[in-house]
Amino acid sequence: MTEAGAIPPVLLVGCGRMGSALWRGWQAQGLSPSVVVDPTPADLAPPHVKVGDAGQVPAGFRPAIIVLAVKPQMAERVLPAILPFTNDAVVLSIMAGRTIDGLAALLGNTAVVRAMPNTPAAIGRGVTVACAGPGVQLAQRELCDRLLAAAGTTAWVDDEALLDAVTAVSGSGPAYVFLLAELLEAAAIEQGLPAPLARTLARLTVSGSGALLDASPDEDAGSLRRAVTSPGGTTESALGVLMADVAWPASIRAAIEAATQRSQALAR
Ligand SMILES: NC(=O)C1=CN([C@@H]2O[C@H](COP(=O)(O)OP(=O)(O)OC[C@H]3O[C@@H](n4cnc5c(N)ncnc54)[C@H](OP(=O)(O)O)[C@@H]3O)[C@@H](O)[C@H]2O)C=CC1
Ligand SMILES: O=C(O)[C@@H]1CCC=N1
Repeated sequence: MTEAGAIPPVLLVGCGRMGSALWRGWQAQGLSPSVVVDPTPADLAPPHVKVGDAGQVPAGFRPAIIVLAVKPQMAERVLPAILPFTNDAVVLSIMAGRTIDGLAALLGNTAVVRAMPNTPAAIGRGVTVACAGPGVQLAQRELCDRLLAAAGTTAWVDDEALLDAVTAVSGSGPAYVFLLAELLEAAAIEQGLPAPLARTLARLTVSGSGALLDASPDEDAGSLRRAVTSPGGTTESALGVLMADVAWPASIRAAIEAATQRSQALAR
């Protein structure tokens, strides 16, 4: 048993944008990975050991969980290097597309959990969907959930194939929302607003609307949208453009389909 707030030894392999976002979420909860492997890790607070290569992980270190947060294309290079540390550890992979079977084939008998988080994890507002592979024990699944839940909401699925669509919707999703803020800012400038004001309006509109959505669990998004839309008013004019079949409905559908297919294509 570990004391409250403490976690068993964690090996974090890859501390770039998503690995560090998870770490920030853990840190806010008073949790910290024990050893971080990354040639150029994000600058995060101790206590921890940072090494540039799995070969430099302190001999005798016995992680209970190994979090894989390197690029999917790095798996073949990185996984053999962590084999000496797998022992009884569960491997929690957040690599897009990389399948439980594919990882298990590279890791021997190791228990594998595949998960798809997103970057709001850095402020504890992420959402992660996870799938446990064969042989994952209840305690290992609970440990994975504990680390993922420190970074936001978690859900588990039995059907691993669903993770491709999850990746397209929530894994990549923050990028779509940030794109909206970028486009709103650019369009505001085109309409003559000073650049600093355009930036402020775009950012606060996106973040404030997200906060309102979050604070309105009993209202669906369509109802919040209708509350902005006065008959014959300005919003109606804008939505007539955005909601045309060939506009956002088609674009969002095509975008999610493209991302889902890319996740499927990364499968190995
Ligand atoms: N970014 C996101 O929003 C999300 C990403 N993911 C998944 O997370 C994974 C990481 O993505 P992301 O954080 O964006 O990518 P990053 O490139 O930001 O992070 C990967 C990190 O791994 C480091 N690295 C490279 N080689 C090794 C090695 N041999 N051992 C240890 N670390 C190494 C990289 O260092 P260097 O830069 O020096 O090469 C880099 O810091 C991917 O598999 C992605 O599919 C999942 C959900 C969301
Ligand atoms: O773009 C990617 O492939 C990764 C997975 C989800 C978000 N970023």
